[in-house]
Amino acid sequence: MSRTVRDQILSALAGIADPERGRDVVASGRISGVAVEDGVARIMVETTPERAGATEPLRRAVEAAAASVRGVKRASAVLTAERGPAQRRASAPEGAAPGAARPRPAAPTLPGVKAVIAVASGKGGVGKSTLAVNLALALQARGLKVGLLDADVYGPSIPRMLGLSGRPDSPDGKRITPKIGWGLKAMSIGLMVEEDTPLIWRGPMVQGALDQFLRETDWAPLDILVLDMPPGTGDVQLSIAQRVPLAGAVIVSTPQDIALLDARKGLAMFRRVEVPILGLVENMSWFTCPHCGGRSDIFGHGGARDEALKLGLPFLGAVPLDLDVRIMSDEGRPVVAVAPDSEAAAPYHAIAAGVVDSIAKAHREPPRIMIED
Ligand SMILES: Nc1ncnc2c1ncn2[C@@H]1O[C@H](COP(=O)(O)OP(=O)(O)OP(=O)(O)O)[C@@H](O)[C@H]1O
Repeated sequence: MSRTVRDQILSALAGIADPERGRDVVASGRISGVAVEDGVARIMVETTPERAGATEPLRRAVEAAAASVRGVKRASAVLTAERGPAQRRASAPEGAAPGAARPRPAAPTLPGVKAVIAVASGKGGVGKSTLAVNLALALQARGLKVGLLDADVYGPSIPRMLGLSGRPDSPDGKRITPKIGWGLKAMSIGLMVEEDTPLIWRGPMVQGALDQFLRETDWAPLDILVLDMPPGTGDVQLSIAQRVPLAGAVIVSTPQDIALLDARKGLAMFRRVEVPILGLVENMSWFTCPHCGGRSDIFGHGGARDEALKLGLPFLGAVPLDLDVRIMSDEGRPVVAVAPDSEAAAPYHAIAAGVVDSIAKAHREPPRIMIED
């Protein structure tokens, strides 16, 4: 059903002229993505950083045209600036035959960075940043050179979790030297602004900041750059998933049904932009009482494993609710760095091993068939 709505949206957009490119907005390649879910349409409109202001009327026209399509409850169009050739190939080509095989995201285009992976969640507070930090450290413990980019521009928590503060250096005033936290190269909007500065980042501004952090930070050489995504599956997340050269995504959720429901939306989002899902992680899976040693499945342990099985995705592991993990994260002393051989660190090492396997597997397999819902 959504595909029909998507096609109708594309037809409606084909009626909008693109004065700058002299054709309609679809034919001119201006529309780099259309996604419809539960009657909500999200459309990506290509521009350049210099032309963003001038493209605003076109964005509004696209939004209005999409909103007028029957079956669309709400439409939002976002401007996205110039992308690299890998994403250009990976994005949904307008008018492409449904079900046609399309190339998967090509090799990473960040010079000197072998793979960029996203850690994402369908909703906030499920422990995504905690996982991103400890996964990055566990990958590093496997001898890999690892960086961590805090793309959670709304609630950057990586500086606190790695115990970092102060603005990163920029020796030439252009390139940014990442901070080093526990051996990881790290970058976060939280390092660029005071903690009490209200973060009113919207649409293209978020993209601008992230593009800068991604492309103007001296990451190289890295084996893996871990991206801590903003929670949720809205425009910002969709835009990042389309524009960053992702080798794959790890989805984290708690075992609760509602969190899993949100996780499913996360899965759908990455699938839509043809980013391989490296696997699911269940966080806060169970709680072991520090006093009696008794184990409680507070949120109903096992939901993510079942979901992964059902979807044919790798289940990367379960992380228990552990008081030390919380206290150490909040103190800037991540458990995998401070107590790498502890019981609390063990799940992260196992997840890191699974992630490495999944990346290798995802990039060995032939291109997937894009299945649209
Ligand atoms: N396995 C765990 N055991 C105990 N506490 C945890 C665990 N995972 C995360 N936490 C704690 O839960 C809180 C939320 O975690 P975190 O900030 O990583 O979540 P998030 O999904 O990134 O949140 P947000 O969406 O708000 O950025 C933090 O206080 C963190 O220390």
